[in-house]
This record gives sequence, C-alpha cells and structure tokens, in this order.
Amino acid sequence: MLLLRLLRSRGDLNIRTVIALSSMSAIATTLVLVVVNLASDQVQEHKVNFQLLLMMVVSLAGYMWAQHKSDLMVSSEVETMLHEYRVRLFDQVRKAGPDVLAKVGQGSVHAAITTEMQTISNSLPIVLNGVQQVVLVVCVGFYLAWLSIFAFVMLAILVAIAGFIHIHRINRVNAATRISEDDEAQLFGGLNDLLSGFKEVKMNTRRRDALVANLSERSKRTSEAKAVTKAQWSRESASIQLAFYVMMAAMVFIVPIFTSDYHDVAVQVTTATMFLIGPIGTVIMTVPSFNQAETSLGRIVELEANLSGVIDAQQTEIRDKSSDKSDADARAGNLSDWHQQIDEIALNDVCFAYRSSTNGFSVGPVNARFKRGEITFISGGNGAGKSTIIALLTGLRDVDSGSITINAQTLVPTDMQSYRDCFATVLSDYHLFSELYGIDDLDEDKVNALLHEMEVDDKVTLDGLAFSTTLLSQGQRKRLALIAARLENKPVLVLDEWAADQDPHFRKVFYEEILPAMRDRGKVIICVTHDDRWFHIANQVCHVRDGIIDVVRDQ
Ligand SMILES: Nc1ncnc2c1ncn2[C@@H]1O[C@H](COP(=O)(O)OP(=O)(O)OP(=O)(O)O)[C@@H](O)[C@H]1O
Repeated sequence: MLLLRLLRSRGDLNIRTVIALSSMSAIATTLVLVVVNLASDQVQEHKVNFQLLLMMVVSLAGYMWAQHKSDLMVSSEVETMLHEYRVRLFDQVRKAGPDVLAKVGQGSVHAAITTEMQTISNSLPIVLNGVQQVVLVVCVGFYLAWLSIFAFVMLAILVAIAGFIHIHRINRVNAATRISEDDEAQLFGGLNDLLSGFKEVKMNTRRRDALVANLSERSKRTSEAKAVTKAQWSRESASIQLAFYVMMAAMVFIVPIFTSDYHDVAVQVTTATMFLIGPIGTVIMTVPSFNQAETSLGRIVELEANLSGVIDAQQTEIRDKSSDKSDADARAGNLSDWHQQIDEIALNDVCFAYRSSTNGFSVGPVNARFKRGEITFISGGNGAGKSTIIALLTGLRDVDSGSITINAQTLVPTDMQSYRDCFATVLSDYHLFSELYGIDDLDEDKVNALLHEMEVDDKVTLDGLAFSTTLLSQGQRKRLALIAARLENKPVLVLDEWAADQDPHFRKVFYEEILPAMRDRGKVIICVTHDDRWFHIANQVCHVRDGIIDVVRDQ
C-alpha cells in the first residue's frame, strides 16, 4: 500500500483529522436516513415534526461542512505531494549526465510527469470518497443491526460474497485494461511518427501508406482491446446492480420468514438497504481507482529510484576522481575568477570513448589550446568527432583520462558546473527557449541593437522576457539562438556549424563583422565550421580526423 504509506509519511496531512471529518460526514448522512425513517412514521400518523426537520437541516449542514473540509485537506495535500514529486524529477533531470536520460528513457520521465501524475490526481478524490463511503456503510450497518440483527447479518453475508466475487473478477478486468493501455501507448508512439514526420510522409506515397496501414492496425487492436474491457466493466456494474436487487429481495422475502416482529421495521430496513446501495457500489468501484493510483505511484517511485541510482553512481565516480586528483586541487585561483576572465583553456591528452557505441568510437589523445581574444575554427568530416570534442571541451561529457586546464589550473570533477557556466553555446542540436531564462537585468536597448545587427528586427521584438515570435525560418531561429548566447555575456562562445543555415550575405556579416567584434571584446571563440573561404579570419584552425585533432594553422 504505497499510497497509504506515502500519505501517512506526510507530516502536514493529519490523517486523524481527515478520518474524523470523514466519520462526521458519514454520521451526518446516517442521521439523515434516521430522520427520514422517523419522519415517514409520523407522516403515516398525519403529523409533521419540525424538530425532525431541524435535525435534518443540521445533519445536512454538518455533512456539507465536513465533506468540504476533508476534500480540501486531502486534495491540497495530494497536489502539493505531486508538485514536490515534479520538482524532484526536474531536479534529477537537471543533475543527470548526457547518457542518463537515454538509459532511463526520456519517455518514462515524460509519462511520469504527465499521465501518471494525472492518474493520481484524478483517482485520489475517488479513493477518498470511497473511504468516506466505508464509514457511511459502517454507520448505516449499525443502524440496520439496531433495527434487525438478522437483516444485518443477512446483508453482511450477501455483501461479503458479492464483494469477494467482484474484486476477484475486477483483477482480471484490470489486467485486460492494462493490456489495452499498452496497445494505446504503442498507437501514440506511431502517431508521433505521423505528426513529427509529417513532411516526409506527405512526400512519399509508399511510406505514407505503410505508416497509415500500421497505425490503422494498431488502432484496430486498441479499439478491440478497449471494447473488450468496456464490456467487462459494464458486465461488472450490471452484476453489482443484480447483487443489490438480490439483497432487496432477501430483505422482503427471506428475512420475514426467520424473524417474528420484522413487520414493525420492514419499511425502515428496506429504506436503509436502499440507502446502502449507493455507498457499497462506490466502495466496490473505488478498488480499481485505488489500484490505478497505486500503479501510477509505483511507476513514479521506481523512476525516481532509477534516476537516483544512476545519478548517485555518477556522483560517486566524480567524488572518487576528485579525491584522486586532490593534488591538482591545491591551487591558488578562485573559481569565480573564471567568470571574470579566461586567458586560456587547454585540453591535455584528453581521451574519451562512448561506452554505448556499437562501433566503439573514441577520441584522443586530444591536445588543444583556446585563447582569450582569439578565434579557433574546427573542421573535419562527418562522424570525425568534432561534436564529441566540443562536448568534452564544454564539460557536457566527462573525460576518461587527461585533463582540462583553465588559466593553467587543472579542473577537478567538482568544478565542472562552475566551468560549464563559463560557456555560451549554440550547438548543432540547439534548443531555442521560449524565454530568455537566466539573463539578469535584461537590457531592452541591447536586445533591440542585437536584433538589428542580426537583421531580424523587422520580424521579432522583445516581449517581456521572451522574443515576440519563434515562428521563423531555420536561419532566423539560429540568429535568435545566437542573440540569446550573446546576451549571456560569457567569456567563451562555442558555435557548432552555426553559419550552415545562413544565406551568403549574412554568412559574410557573421564571419567578417560579428566574430571579429566579439574577439575584440576579449572572448574565447570556438566555431565548428566547414566554411574554408573564411578560415583566414581565424587565429587558429584545427582539423579533426578519427577523433584526433591537429592544429593546421596557428597565427
Ligand atoms: N551518444 C552517442 N553514443 C555512442 N556513440 C556516439 C554518440 N554520439 C556520437 N557517437 C559516435 O561518435 C562518432 C562521432 O560523432 P560526432 O557527433 O562527434 O561527429 P561529428 O564530427 O560532429 O560529425 P558531424 O559533422 O556529422 O556532425 C559518431 O560516428 C558515432 O559513432
């Protein structure tokens, strides 16, 4: 019972208060039943009792208040709990290294934050209502026992049999439901191909037909599986309904045979039994909601544990490496100085191999120096290892051996976040954020000047902390990404094939005006590029082949 353990472990949620409020709401509802029974007796004697009417009003008011209060307590606590889970998952994703998400599965993080949390949020109020109905069933049960102990025992036995059979069968329905959900998840996966690959699908009739046929097949499987589970669910509700009619029949046909003074209370017992139908049905139907919430919570907890496991292993590795390099850590410089001025970054005999790579691609030993106020161009063929070297240089990947030095100080693993903060990047798989996050004191004039310099001021303006639009061409979107990188005002700028999408005119502006101006401002500039026409503006040109970097020209 993960859910119960979790709710109980939360200090802010006073379970006793919730139980007290639920009991109060159930007792108030039972009082309504008692009042109805007493009042209907009086109606038979042609009397209207205003005391009973007052009791009814008080009971209804008590029910409303207690119900509202307990709903509010639990739902706000559940939403807070989900919020905390979300924040913890965001934080774990933030801490994760580049391969962690691939290992754990980006899809499962997405599903945990969307579908699973939605399921918990929807199911828990149903579960809470079920708990209240349990208390109500107990209270009305006492009332029934007080009216006729035989009727009570009879009803209890019938409810126990019906509940046992129903819960046993519902597990089978749940298993079928889960299979239909898996079919649906596969259908959504295929749908992604259709939506994301819309243009490719449009351009190729055979591909389109094959994909649509595949989707239709999955859709058919999903609809068949869903139809089966829906039929099972409706059979279950019908059988519950039938069980209730059997109970009613038992009250009026069987109980009178075994009890002598039953006719005095027959109407009250029948009313009480009818009153119980709704709550018992709700309790039984709560079981699948509880199971769903439990399964979703289990998946979230498992994901969190997986992420923690991988991240802890990563951090232990970092700590081990840090203690190995404790000598290197004995340095005079201050980390925060790096953000003020970087004179030189050097890769020294850096080696790295992809652990998951099928072809075992590795880079190194890489030796390279990148200096303040200098432009370095890095060229090389496809798959030569340029982006991998950039990932090592920017600290996105940890080196296997060798070292990175900054202003002649060797980095230790615990420096890496501070080191990464020195870089502004537009990488080949860059993401254009919806807002200019993390840029303090955004200067509107500066942004407007950059929009003008990057020749997008006729399309885009600054709108609060965001660009007014990102619905632009690829080249224009990349210009916005470069504006965002320049606004970060970091000492190092790394661009991976930035100019590839630019027109000849703006390529010239970029190489002959923008890069030299940034170099003159004392930035370390590193560009992966194939534009050999402008290699002359670089202070250093490096070539990468099979994971090895060679300086081919140094000024
Ligand atoms: N995440 C990864 N896991 C395993 N191997 C990878 C991964 N990324 C890249 N590789 C391997 O590393 C090699 C070099 O890739 P890299 O992206 O560094 O090349 P590149 O020089 O930037 O190529 P391009 O010019 O095509 O972008 C690839 O051939 C591939 O085999």
